[in-house]
Amino acid sequence: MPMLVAGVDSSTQSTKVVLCRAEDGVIVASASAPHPDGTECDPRHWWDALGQARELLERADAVGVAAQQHGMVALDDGGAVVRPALLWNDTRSAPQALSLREEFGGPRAWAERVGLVPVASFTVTKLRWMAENEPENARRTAAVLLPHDWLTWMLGAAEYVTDRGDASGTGYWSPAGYLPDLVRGALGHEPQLPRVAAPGEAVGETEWGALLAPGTGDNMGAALGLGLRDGDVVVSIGTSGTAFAVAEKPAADPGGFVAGFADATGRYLPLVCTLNAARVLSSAAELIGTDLDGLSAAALAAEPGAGGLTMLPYLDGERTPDRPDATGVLTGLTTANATRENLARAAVEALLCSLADAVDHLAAQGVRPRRTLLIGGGARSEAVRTLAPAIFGTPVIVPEPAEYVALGAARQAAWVLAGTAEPPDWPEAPSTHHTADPSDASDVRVRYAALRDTPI
Ligand SMILES: Nc1ncnc2c1ncn2[C@@H]1O[C@H](COP(=O)(O)OP(=O)(O)O)[C@@H](O)[C@H]1O
Ligand SMILES: O=C(CO)[C@@H](O)[C@H](O)COP(=O)(O)O
Repeated sequence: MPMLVAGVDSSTQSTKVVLCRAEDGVIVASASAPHPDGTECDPRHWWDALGQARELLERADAVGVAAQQHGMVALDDGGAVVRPALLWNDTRSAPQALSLREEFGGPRAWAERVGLVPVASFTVTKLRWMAENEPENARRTAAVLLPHDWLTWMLGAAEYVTDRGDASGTGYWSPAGYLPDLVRGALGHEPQLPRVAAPGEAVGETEWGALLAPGTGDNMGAALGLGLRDGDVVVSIGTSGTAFAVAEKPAADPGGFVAGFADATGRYLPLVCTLNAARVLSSAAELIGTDLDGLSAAALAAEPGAGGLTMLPYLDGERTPDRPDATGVLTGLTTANATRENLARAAVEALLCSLADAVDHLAAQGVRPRRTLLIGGGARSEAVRTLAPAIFGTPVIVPEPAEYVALGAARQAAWVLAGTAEPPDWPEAPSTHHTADPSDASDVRVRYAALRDTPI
């Protein structure tokens, strides 16, 4: 019997689980279950969603959990959840992000010390929001975990434990360790924080005797699942849009566009994240009364440039650029161009322009992309795959659709099982290559940048 490993992706909208052969990552079974909508969530919902895959999990010899980054899971001294977790896409702590920035020396000091400049997504700002708005909950908070830490603990970790990848998104961790003055400054006291496990360390055992991997944040999981190499830039279109690459040194961007995260292997993962990604497509589909395939077909039926329509896709506020109160904008509408095809095209172009900006921010921090890999639910859209090379200005590689975050968590579990210094080599996923159609060359990005930079 081959050894089996399970990888979990507990992301914003759902839980996905893959069961793989430890030796080569071949998937033998998979499962998924939805999470409730919203920007705060009782962690029990994640546990219940994971419970739906229990039979599959129990076949595994080792388990790894990757999950949405930054969510604040506040626990009391008995380990009970104090309030629903505030998620990465909850913007209520935007004012607290601004105060923390100023109180601790300004953006440059944050970038140099912590690797990021506070915005509402990061855990540290959520702690401050709770201290200011729910002082009784803050007082009862004895420990603060991230979503993957909590799930790993629920599965049987020997103690509260995290990994350096997810810890790097809290806003109170640096490669030298936790920064207690920042946690205290945000929450008003120092809660217990999870121990940061070494990459590849076993952190406990499940009830059925499987080894537990340290787990990680979902983007770090995707990097492991794809086996990222130098020169690879990933653009992921999930609930969030992210662009990231592996690096040997931490990033420090005082502009706050690039977060200097760590990865799950001991290296770094400079990353740009947007709040508006796949849902831009589903909202546009709803607007024109179709489904996602219908949106794609409509977008491909329109001319490049959407007949002069330009959209800013900041539907739910935006994180990059830092505009927590922004809304979406559509300009250039005339009786001549007011068609469902142009509206669909404008939405796809807007999403891709926002992600092309993200890749430019990475490049400004020294990342030199040789290959752009497109993953996430949004990469299933034919229109996205077709338009991406022209808007990114590079050929685009689309690995075959798969749950790369869950695969990365499974690879981490295989690593723990092997007890080796490096993760096992799993074969690279087959992919399709997309190049730009010269007829798609238009001034889409120029018009988008002009709208983005127009004060509204
Ligand atoms: N064919 C498709 N075209 C466009 N979007 C899609 C398609 N299939 C799935 N999606 C979108 O992908 C998103 C889920 O992607 P995923 O990467 O799993 O996100 P997350 O990890 O944040 O849950 C959903 O918003 C869904 O609407
Ligand atoms: O906040 C970030 C990265 O900094 C997001 O990427 C979250 O980690 C949520 O991811 P998805 O649910 O979109 O995968």
